[in-house]
Amino acid sequence: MAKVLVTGGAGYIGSHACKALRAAGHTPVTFDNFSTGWRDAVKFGPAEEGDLLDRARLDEVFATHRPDAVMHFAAFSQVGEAMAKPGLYWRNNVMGSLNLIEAAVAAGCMDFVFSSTCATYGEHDNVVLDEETPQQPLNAYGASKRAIEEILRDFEAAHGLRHVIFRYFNVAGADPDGEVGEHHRPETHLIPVMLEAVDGTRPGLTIHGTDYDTPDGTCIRDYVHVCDLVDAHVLGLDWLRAGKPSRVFNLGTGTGFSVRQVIDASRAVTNREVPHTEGPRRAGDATKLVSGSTRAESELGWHPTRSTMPQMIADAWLWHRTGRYES
Ligand SMILES: NC(=O)c1ccc[n+]([C@@H]2O[C@H](COP(=O)([O-])OP(=O)(O)OC[C@H]3O[C@@H](n4cnc5c(N)ncnc54)[C@H](O)[C@@H]3O)[C@@H](O)[C@H]2O)c1
Ligand SMILES: O=c1ccn([C@@H]2O[C@H](COP(=O)(O)OP(=O)(O)O[C@H]3O[C@H](CO)[C@@H](O)[C@H](O)[C@H]3O)[C@@H](O)[C@H]2O)c(=O)[nH]1
Repeated sequence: MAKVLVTGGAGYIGSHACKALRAAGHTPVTFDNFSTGWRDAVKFGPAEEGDLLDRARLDEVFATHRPDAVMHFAAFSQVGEAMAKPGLYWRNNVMGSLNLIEAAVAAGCMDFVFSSTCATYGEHDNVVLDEETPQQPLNAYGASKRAIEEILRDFEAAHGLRHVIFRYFNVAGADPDGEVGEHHRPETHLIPVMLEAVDGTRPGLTIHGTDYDTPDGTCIRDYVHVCDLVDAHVLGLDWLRAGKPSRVFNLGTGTGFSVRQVIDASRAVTNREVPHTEGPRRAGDATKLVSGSTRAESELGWHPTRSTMPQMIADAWLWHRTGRYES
């Protein structure tokens, strides 16, 4: 069983990863600066407060815990914010990751699992997005993640740092036990924003663009349940610990949903209307991002079980009504 340093363990996906690691018998050690994460979300192992930009603090944490592996979730990850503040994204994501990668190598911790994104692919007309698709990101967020992937390749060549890169599609849903869930402040992701509109926490949902070249004019995304996604990470850890080679895996279901289709699916789950208006496009958004790969299934043995749209909305809705972090 492994001790795993989980950066961003107080965030949405990292907290679910800690739960899955603990359930698989591993020990997750959260490293987080709580900039967008929550102390209340750290429930499955110890936490170390610290910033990726603070190399000395990272060295201290590696020396204290001597982790066997790193799972690196900590990042800023909003497309709209990245368009407005690219410096923030290059500094936090790329410089922070470089510090972490150097600290891991210095500590001899050579198994590294990284959260990348399908936003690294950018716009591709009628092309199936698999792991070999050229990466041409449309925004500083995707560009920062592509850069980190390149750093990992260089550090493997020079220092032997073995890595699994997961390129997530859109992550949704929540722990069905209601222990952890999605709580971004401010929230910008489609499904939680939509549920806030449903219960009146916000006046309504604005659809960002209705003139895309898609059947109903709205953007299409591939949504994957956070619990399925973190299960793949546990398999990725096993992969590295079994001595298998560095590898990139898309994590998506291969099914695309337009914004309007997500709204329609929500009505069936909540039995309520989604108050919404139609607005302009959001800068940096690609028209369609849908995975065309089954590599994670065939090579890792990943079997998503909760990634249907009604299940993801139902689990998000349960968390929305019953779960909240205070701090
Ligand atoms: N949510 C999605 O749909 C999605 C899709 C693709 C990729 N990702 C990637 O998954 C990862 C996790 O996303 P999330 O939705 O859980 O985000 P989140 O904001 O909930 O979690 C990120 C965590 O990282 C921490 N953090 C950020 N900068 C830090 C720093 N410099 N030092 C220490 N801690 C820091 C935050 O406090 C937070 O707890 C990110 O790398 C993101 O790019 C997310
Ligand atoms: O109020 C809203 C929020 C979103 N959308 C649309 O819904 C879709 C999904 O948007 P969102 O939930 O914000 O996710 P993305 O911008 O697709 O980005 C997410 O998914 C990416 C992978 O596709 C990750 O890399 C990012 O970290 C993660 O934020 C997009 O077309 C948005 O324009 C709206 O129309 N109105």
